[in-house]
Amino acid sequence: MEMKKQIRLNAFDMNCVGHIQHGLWTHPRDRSTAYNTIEYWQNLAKTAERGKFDGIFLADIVGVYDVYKGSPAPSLENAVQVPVNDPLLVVPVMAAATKHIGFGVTANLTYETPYLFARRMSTLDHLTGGRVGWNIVTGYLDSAARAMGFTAQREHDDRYDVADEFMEVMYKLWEGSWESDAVVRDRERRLYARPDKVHRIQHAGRHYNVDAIHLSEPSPQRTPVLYQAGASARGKDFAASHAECVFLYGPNKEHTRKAVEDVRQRAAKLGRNPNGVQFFLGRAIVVGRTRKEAEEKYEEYYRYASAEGALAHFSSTVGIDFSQYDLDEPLQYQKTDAMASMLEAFTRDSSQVWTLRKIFDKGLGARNPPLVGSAEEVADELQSWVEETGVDGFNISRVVTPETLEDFVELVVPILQERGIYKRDYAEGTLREKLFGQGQALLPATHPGASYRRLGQGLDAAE
Ligand SMILES: Cc1cc2nc3c(=O)[nH]c(=O)nc-3n(C[C@H](O)[C@H](O)[C@H](O)COP(=O)(O)O)c2cc1C
Repeated sequence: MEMKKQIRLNAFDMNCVGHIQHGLWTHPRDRSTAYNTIEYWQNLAKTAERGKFDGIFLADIVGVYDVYKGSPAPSLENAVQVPVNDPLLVVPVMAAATKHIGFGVTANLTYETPYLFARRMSTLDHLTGGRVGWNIVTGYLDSAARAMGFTAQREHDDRYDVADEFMEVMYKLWEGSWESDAVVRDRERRLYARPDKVHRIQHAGRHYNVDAIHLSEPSPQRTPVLYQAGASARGKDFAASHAECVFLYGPNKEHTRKAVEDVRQRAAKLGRNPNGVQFFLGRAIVVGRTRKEAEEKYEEYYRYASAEGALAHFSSTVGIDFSQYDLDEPLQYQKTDAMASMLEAFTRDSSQVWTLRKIFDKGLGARNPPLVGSAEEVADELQSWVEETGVDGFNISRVVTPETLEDFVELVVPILQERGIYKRDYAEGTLREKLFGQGQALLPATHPGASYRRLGQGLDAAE
């Protein structure tokens, strides 16, 4: 019997109080204010692992949202992704409490040095036993640029050019510096690593110069599973080159289907396997035992949502101060250096005319309305998105935490399992193997990063 396509799930979170559904931290049952404790992260990871989630996906932002009203005040008042702690540091904390679940962690490369960042990710890959992924972002905030000594951020497409070069350096360090049989750990010969099998990478480029051996010995996956989340034309080219998983927001099925096809085609043109890229759609879900229960929950949550928080987030996301706008004014496309794809989705790429009121009306303090329904209805809807758009799964954002994740695990997961479209148990292996199959711990041969790998006499040579 042919196995049905398996839905992938990530719990979508961020090391902060207000993530996507703004204002919900004020809900009496919400525990997001405990984000700065170890228990918070371990409980989250354990709940997601109980639900056999593929991963915890952590967003991040460098800089504050200060475009709305020209001030960070609305963001601070509503905890709109500020305060925000470092996402990489909670990964080992969660890994310690779990065995299988993966971690897709966002890091903005613009303000990282390749040499040190490569080591941090290798360290995480070691500590998690090969369960780490990296969501490659380049940032979209001028406030971050100012914080880091620049007057403004680089122009939108230029950021991707820099990112391409950053990735080249990463591949050289992760794949090309240490041969797979460089580490012998031979006590008798007093030989830890063979110097002839550890190579100095020499990169002299437009933006980076690195002349070094990678500091970490090869980790289980070498290159972490690569996620990407930019959706403009240039962003899709970047995804087609590098991404193994793409995170996207689709305003509707048609838009999402096109985005998925587009990236797969671009990847195929570059000689990659188009199915070597998996797509995760961001969704918030409010589920109940019955539709009525879910709707009541939604109405109750709605009372705590913050419209101002949502506007502060959206203003900085697209780089326009919406405090100057009437809520019923049709949204117009304009070029900004922030998240181009987001504005395009609501203007140029939409057959519908959007206003701020329409965008935020049902969104629980966010720009996308949650999926609300009984467990059966939620399962139907998720299944239909997978079948009709080609996405592989979902990044499920928290609404009231941990309640909404617990509800999902308790009510929806068993139905998906019953339908044969969701795993009952984890496969063994690294995150890449769990996503793409046994024996695929490393980047596949058709991925550009693999071309930097130096074959040793050992494992790699057999692949
Ligand atoms: C679904 C989605 C999630 C994103 N998550 C993050 C994030 O966590 N941190 C970040 O700095 N940028 C994030 N971005 C921004 C992108 O990495 C990129 O900088 C931005 O979308 C502009 O590029 P684009 O116009 O190609 O989409 C996200 C973008 C999308 C579409």
